[in-house]
Amino acid sequence: MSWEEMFKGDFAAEDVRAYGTLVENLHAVQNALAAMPMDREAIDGLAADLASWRDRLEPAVTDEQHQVNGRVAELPVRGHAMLPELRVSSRTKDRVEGTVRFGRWFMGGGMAVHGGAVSLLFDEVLGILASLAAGGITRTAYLHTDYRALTPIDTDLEAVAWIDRVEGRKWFVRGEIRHGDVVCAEGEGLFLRLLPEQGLGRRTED
Ligand SMILES: CCCCCCCCCC(=O)SCCNC(=O)CCNC(=O)[C@H](O)C(C)(C)COP(=O)(O)OP(=O)(O)OC[C@H]1O[C@@H](n2cnc3c(N)ncnc32)[C@H](O)[C@@H]1OP(=O)(O)O
Repeated sequence: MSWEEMFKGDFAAEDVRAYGTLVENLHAVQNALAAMPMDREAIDGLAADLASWRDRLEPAVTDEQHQVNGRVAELPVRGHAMLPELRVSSRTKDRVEGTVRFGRWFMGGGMAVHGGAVSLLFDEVLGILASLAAGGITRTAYLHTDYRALTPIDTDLEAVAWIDRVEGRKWFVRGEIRHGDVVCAEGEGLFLRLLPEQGLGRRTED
């Protein structure tokens, strides 16, 4: 069973659109918040508003099989609000291509994307390909990122991933994030196709 089959929700088209709008608005808020100046009145007002959101959401918390976040196959990155919005334009078992735009929320410094966010994007795009190519649940064993040039925020970037080689259930996947002709970052990951008896991967004891 693939990640998508395991976690896909079965939501009505209208609900999918509504959730997409919610995530879009959330990202717009995050980007604007990350760019706000010191404004005590705004901060106090926003803190109170967010506390009311928390009071509204916390009583309804549900388990992973029933949450919406990350289970909406029809939305970019399955509607996973924590991820940068990768828009996949083509995907085969050999290659995944798409565009991504990191907002101000993901800035590290110097109007460039935080290095961890670049790795986050690689885990997603390489992971999509590994899962597709392996035809089952894969887990990242390692992920290596080379930062070649600052990755700019607020502009469309190209993200690509391809299979480097396969050894048994080990899938070595490579990728790039490009701004025009410039390679901003290169990623290389090892993804292990899980065995049925492994469930969803190795866990620590509670
Ligand atoms: C469509 C939806 C797409 C969704 C995309 C989302 C992608 C997101 C993916 C993730 O982020 S997953 C979260 C991050 N990863 C984890 O938390 C994984 C935690 N680790 C584990 O669960 C296990 O360590 C792991 C499944 C990765 C491997 O455990 P196994 O018991 O299956 O493998 P084992 O340790 O027996 O090693 C098998 C082979 O892999 C090799 N190997 C394992 N880990 C390695 C490593 N880190 N580096 C190099 N080689 C490694 C190991 O040497 C060995 O090589 P050989 O077969 O040649 O002897």
